[in-house]
Amino acid sequence: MSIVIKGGTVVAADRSYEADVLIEGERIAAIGPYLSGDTVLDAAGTCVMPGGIDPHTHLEMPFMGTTTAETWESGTFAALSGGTTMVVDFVIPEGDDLIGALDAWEARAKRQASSDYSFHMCITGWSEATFDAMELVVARGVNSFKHFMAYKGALMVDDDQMFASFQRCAALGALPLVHAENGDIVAALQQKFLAEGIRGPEAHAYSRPPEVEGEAVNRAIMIADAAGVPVYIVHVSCEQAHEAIRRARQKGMRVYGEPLAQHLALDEGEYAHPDWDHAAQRVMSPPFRDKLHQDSLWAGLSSGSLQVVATDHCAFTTAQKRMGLTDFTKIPNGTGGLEDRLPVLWTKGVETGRLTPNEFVAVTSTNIARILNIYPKKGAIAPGADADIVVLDPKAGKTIRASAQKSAIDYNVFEGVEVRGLPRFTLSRGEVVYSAGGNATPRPGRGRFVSRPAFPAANRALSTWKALVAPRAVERDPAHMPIGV
Ligand SMILES: NC(=O)NCCC(=O)O
Ligand SMILES: [Zn+2]
Ligand SMILES: [Zn+2]
Repeated sequence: MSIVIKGGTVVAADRSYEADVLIEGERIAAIGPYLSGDTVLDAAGTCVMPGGIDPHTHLEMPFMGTTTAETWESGTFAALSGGTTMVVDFVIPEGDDLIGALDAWEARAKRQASSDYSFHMCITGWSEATFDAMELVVARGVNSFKHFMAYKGALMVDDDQMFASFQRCAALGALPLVHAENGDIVAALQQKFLAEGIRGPEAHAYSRPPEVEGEAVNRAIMIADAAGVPVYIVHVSCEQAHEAIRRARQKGMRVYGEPLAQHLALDEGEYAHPDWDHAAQRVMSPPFRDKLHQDSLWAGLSSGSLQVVATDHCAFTTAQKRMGLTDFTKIPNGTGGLEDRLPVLWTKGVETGRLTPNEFVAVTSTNIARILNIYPKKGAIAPGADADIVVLDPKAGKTIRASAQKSAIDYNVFEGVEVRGLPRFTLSRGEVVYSAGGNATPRPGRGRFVSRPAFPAANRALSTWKALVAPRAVERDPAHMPIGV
């Protein structure tokens, strides 16, 4: 059984061109004019793009005394209906049982996922067992490890733990990821605002100013440089963080930055909303910022100093958010966006001219496929690539409504936003899993784990350079040494 996507414009990260796309089985077989197949999908007027990859999700994650309400079943179906064909989720171990946690995440995903998926492993402490387990994790196809510089008393790691873990990443050919906020300062500021009686969601933003993020990004980059490893900064929300990344890249360092669709589209005014639920639903870390920070993030995406747009989809219900009704520090941190990332970014990015369609593909799919070492299996429209494709109709639009979403939660942070650029079809490994106007349903168990081998190239290049420029003892002729000391 073959499928041909006919009459569209193939939009890749590097160029756009008119062509049909022929799919045989799970892969792209050919691209060119006048192709035919058993089933024809009409793509006239659309952009035929690599399916979105969201590299930052938290499905069914235990966090802050509760568990995210988005299941693997609802989350991956929501992703597909929004044109995202693969998610990368964060495994949070209890203590140093990395393998036990990976098994648990894998079991949940395998049973429920409709889309393909992969994992990052979180490092939440440091021990010999963690050191040993990291090698096993990489052998299981997980080549990235996340470190939290925030969430003091819970997930946060210290600089020395992070340095040890980064060095281990360097040795294993793995990529460290960092949630960069100065957790000590955040904790102190939280106490200050509580003491002053500012207990609402607005204090969440007050306690996490941009400087707190900028400082931590600088520190993470310095630690990565000392360890001789590239580093990927998740949910970059402000100019201070972006500036640190930009500067490091100008110095030749391999530092990657990931803004979120929410930070690009929504601002800090959300926390001043008179309705407590509205404001609490938008509590996430780092918080939404002002328009100048948004401008910085957009500029980073178009100039290349930021590479990826994710969602950090971490969806709690309104009832869960109310755990922090009298104390903002107890509001579970996280927002949704998985289903809306592509149309929101198309509307706010491509339609406004901030991004070209090719840059859109780069930041929603191709760049992260490269960074995570799964390109061109994923992130490409090319013969031999997995047929993960979104046929995106730039003219199709809607108003985002929680009442119509596939996501399991009862609100949407983009409620009321008018978007265009909706999927006409989403294909996952050659199967149409969503079509506009069709009646797609979740396909639990259909999604497959995407193994990501270690990527020695960047790490080897770095360690070669580090060895070349390493401090060395100066060989001195004894004739030039003082006598008798
Ligand atoms: N971002 C957020 O507020 N929640 C999800 C966990 C994390 O990534 O920090
Ligand atoms: Zn984070
Ligand atoms: Zn996250």
